[in-house]
Parts: sequence; structure tokens; C-alpha cells
Amino acid sequence: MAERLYLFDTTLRDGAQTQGVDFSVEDKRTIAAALDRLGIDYIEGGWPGANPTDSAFFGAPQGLKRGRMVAFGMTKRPGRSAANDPGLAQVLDSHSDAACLVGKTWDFHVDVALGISREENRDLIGESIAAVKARKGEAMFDAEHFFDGYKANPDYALECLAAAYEAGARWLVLCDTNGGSMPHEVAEITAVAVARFGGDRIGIHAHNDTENAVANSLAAVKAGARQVQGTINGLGERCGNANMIALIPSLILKPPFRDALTTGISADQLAHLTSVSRLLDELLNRAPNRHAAYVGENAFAHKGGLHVSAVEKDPRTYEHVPPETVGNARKILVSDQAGRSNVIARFRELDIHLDPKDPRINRLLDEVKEREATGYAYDGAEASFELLARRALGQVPDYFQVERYRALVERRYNARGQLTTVSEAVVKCIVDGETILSAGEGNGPVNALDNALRQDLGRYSGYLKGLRLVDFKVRILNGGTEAVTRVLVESADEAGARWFTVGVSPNIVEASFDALMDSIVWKLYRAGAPPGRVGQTARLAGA
Ligand SMILES: CC(=O)SCCNC(=O)CCNC(=O)[C@H](O)C(C)(C)COP(=O)(O)OP(=O)(O)OC[C@H]1O[C@@H](n2cnc3c(N)ncnc32)[C@H](O)[C@@H]1OP(=O)(O)O
Ligand SMILES: CC(=O)C(=O)O
Repeated sequence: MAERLYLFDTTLRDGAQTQGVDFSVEDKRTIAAALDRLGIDYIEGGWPGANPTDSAFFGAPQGLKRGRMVAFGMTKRPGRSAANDPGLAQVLDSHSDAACLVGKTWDFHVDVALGISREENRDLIGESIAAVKARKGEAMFDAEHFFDGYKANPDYALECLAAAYEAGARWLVLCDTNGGSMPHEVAEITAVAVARFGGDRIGIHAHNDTENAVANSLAAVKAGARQVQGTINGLGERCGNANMIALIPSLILKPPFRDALTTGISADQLAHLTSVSRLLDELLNRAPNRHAAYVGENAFAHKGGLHVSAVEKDPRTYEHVPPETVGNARKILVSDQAGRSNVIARFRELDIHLDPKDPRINRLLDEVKEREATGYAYDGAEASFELLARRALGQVPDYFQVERYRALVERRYNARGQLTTVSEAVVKCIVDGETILSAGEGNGPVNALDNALRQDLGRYSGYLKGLRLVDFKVRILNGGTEAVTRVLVESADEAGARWFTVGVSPNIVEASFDALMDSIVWKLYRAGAPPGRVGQTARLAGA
């Protein structure tokens, strides 16, 4: 019979201790609801009383459907009773199903950080946990620095755990607070706590300062701990906490955990893992980590020709789990590392159906390799690859032509005598046989060109309304006078689509303009815009 493993998420508490992260109450509610839907057992929402956001969040019920909301706090201040500690009172008074108190278990910390006797620290742990148990029903003890404490003075570290246990703590959570412990140490020390208090009372809270937080958490679970704490995308103080997004699928899909344990997350819920990870990035306005285990864009991306050839025969040849189990998707890249298999698989994804023996496949592959040798990189610019491929097959219409463009950067004193830099651009296009001359300004020449180009593209302007340039990366390839510039542009639209295009030229403005043009043409193609008409008149944009 499989044992129950409890998942405890602290994104909203320890995750909020990440530099640059500042959740609003609304963010907290959104994230809590997503964690609840995912099937997390305990959601630590913050520290009521520590700041107005957390107090507001805990000021009303959070509406969880199945998870338990946990309020975090610290053991009572020395020299006062638990009943007379205003900080603890705010934790006890909060709208929460349980409370988790952090307390000292490393004698060095008791001496230096608290400056009280070891007996007093032990007693205040017991008294504080008893107050939580009496008031909230479920009390947890975050044994701060437990592993360092155990290494320095095992008897005292265990004595502190015993104080919490005897006071009624449901969970004794062993914290690798400084994140410096190694998996073998975590395994050995956790086994001691499990033997003394029972695995169903022991949790693990690991920090990632040696990139071992996930490994340490798995080691603790293997040693018998039955609660595991972490954060979405590994947010957290300093180098972060154990990354729940990596831990959850490993605990559910990998032996021995898969066979020995059950969690509150069903197979259907697991398939939402990628979207939970992306939701957090979205709320934090961060680009998702492409290399993230399980959920990253690259986690199931295949680039090498040998890999793709085998994946086409059976994906298990180069995938440790099926991408759909975690809500991710397989991706086949085409680049100078590709073979015919990459092109054929990519065509299938693009709904292009060709006979595998069609000579155009080899011709396209050769063109990709030749272009990559001159600086293009199609594995990061899939929209440009799609245009290249579809153009080779005669599928991309001529929408409009750019007859010429000019961009100027002027640095001058303005009327108030301040030094300012102004960028202006003019683009002359032929749309449906009509010549349109548009001018634009911007914070740089490329921005000015973009503004000018999109100012008036006749009947195509409507298709481009929601287009935004999200990111712009410039890379200088080769050194010296031979240098060429590669520009990678990331674009997005109002429907949430994101696409990448590339331009290469010795001139940075030309490389940028080419990438920009690919972005626009790809959008028109995807939107089903009709081909341009022939004819000729001239007008100025806006006339
Ligand atoms: C390992 C962890 O991640 S634990 C969580 C850490 N998270 C945070 O600290 C974020 C929220 N914290 C805060 O907003 C503030 O620190 C507060 C409101 C909790 C306290 O603020 P202040 O009262 O100004 O105290 P300050 O933060 O400067 O110092 C902490 C005090 O708590 C004491 N303390 C620390 N841990 C404990 C504990 N487990 N039990 C009792 N007292 C403790 C310290 O000795 C120090 O006391 P002192 O002021 O007498 O020196
Ligand atoms: C409690 C906690 O966050 C820690 O000890 O790391």
C-alpha cells in the first residue's frame, strides 16, 4: 500500500523573499488558486503581520477548494508569554487552516542571533507550538538550520524537535536554511529524525545554494520524510528553494517514489504543471526559463539530426517521460545540426505534407546550413524558418514591397538646452500598387523604422494592430572588419501568440529591419492576409 506524501508550497512566503519579487494581494490569490487546482496539499500564503500585503491576504478567507492555507510566523519573542506576543497573535488570528512557526535548532544561532539560553529557546518553541495547536488545530514547526544544527550539536537539535513534537506539532520540518548540505548528509540526518519521530511527522525544506535543493529533498523523502516543501520555479531567498516544478513530476513519475508514494496530484492535474510554471512567470513579468526541467521550452526540443531521426521512430529514444504528462510539448528544431528527419518532422508540425523523397527537402536543408554558416540561427527563430520553408514551396504571397528606407540618429541640444538623441525613419512601400511614404520617430533607429513601416500598410495595417515587439537581441558574430550582426526579434500579438525571427547583415539596422520584416510577413501569413494587388499611384502616409 502506497504511503501518502504531502506537498507544501511556499512560493507566497519563501518565494516572496526572492530579490525582485513583490506579490500583490491579487497575485497571491491568483497563485494560491492555481496551486489549489494543481492539487498542492498545503499553501503557505505569507506571514500575517509582517507587511500590509500579507495581513490583507490573511484578512479574509482565500477560498481554497481542497488545499490547506498555512500562515507562517516565528516562535514567540523571548521574555514574554505566547499569549502576550503581538506578532504571534497576528498569525493565530489570521484566516488560515494551519500555522507554521520557524524556530531555532542550531545552538550557534541561539547564542548569536537570539542571545538567550538554550533552555529558554527550547521552552519557547514548545510554548509557541502549543499555542498554535490550541488555536488552529494544525501546527507545524520549521526547524531552522536543522542540518547545520545537527552537525554542530545533534542532541540539542533533536531536543528542539522534541519540544515541538511534544507540544503537538503535526509536522517537524527539517530546514537546510543555508542550503549548504549535501544529499548524503540530508539522507543520513533525516533518517535519524524519521527513526525518532516517524516519517509521517517529518518534512523537508531545502535551499538551493549548492544547486542541490531538489536532490536534497528527494534524499529526504527517500529517507522517510513525508512532507516536502518547495516553490514554483524554485523562487526563494538567495539561490532559491527546492523547485516544486521539478520535484513534483520526479516524485510522481520516477521510481522508487512513483511506486511507494501517492500525492494529491492526479495525472490530469499533473498535465497542468507547465501552465502553472508559466503563470508565475507571467505574473512576475519574467521570461520563462527555456532550460527548465520538465516544463521549459527546450525540455523536449530535439536539435541533433541523430536524435530527431530516432525520436521519429519512437520518442522514448531521447525523452525520459512523455512531454504531455507535464503539459509540455515536443519540439523539433531545424538548424545546421539537422538532418532530413528534422525537416520532415518540422513540416508535419507546420501541416506541410511532402513526400519524404521530395528533392525540395534536401535543397531546403542545404539552404538552412549555408545560411547558418553566414550567421543565421534558425533553431531560435522558428517563424523565419517557416517563412524560408514556405517560400521554397511557393506558399508565401507577396503582400507589399519595401522600395527603400532611411534611418537617422541625431544628437542635439533641445530648446531647453538639454542634450537629447532623436531617431527618425522614412519607409517607402508599395502596397497594392500604391506607393506609400511613411515617417516615424522612436527611441532608436529600429524603433523609428518599425513605427514608420507599420504606420500605414494600406489594408494590411488592420492585420498588424495587436503586433508588439517583445524582445530584441543583438549578437556580433566574428570579430574585426568581417563582423556581421545577428538580430533576433521576439514578437507577440493580442491572442497570446509569440514568434521569433532573425536577420543577419554587417549593418545592425539592416539586420534588425530584416528580422522585423519577417515578423510582419509571418503575422500576415498566419492571419491569412490576401496577396497584394498590382497598380501604381503615390501618396504620403496619413494623406
Ligand atoms: C529562514 C527564514 O526564511 S525565516 C523567514 C524570514 N522572513 C522574513 O524575515 C520576512 C518577514 N520579516 C519581517 O517582516 C520582519 O523581520 C518582522 C516583522 C518579522 C520582524 O521585524 P522586527 O521586529 O523589526 O525585527 P528584525 O527583523 O529586525 O529582527 C528579528 C528579531 O526576531 C528575533 N528572532 C528571530 N528568529 C526568532 C525566532 N524564531 N523566535 C523568536 N525570535 C526570533 C531576532 O533575534 C530579532 O530580535 P531583536 O529585534 O531583539 O534583535
Ligand atoms: C524556514 C525557512 O524558510 C528556512 O529555514 O529556510
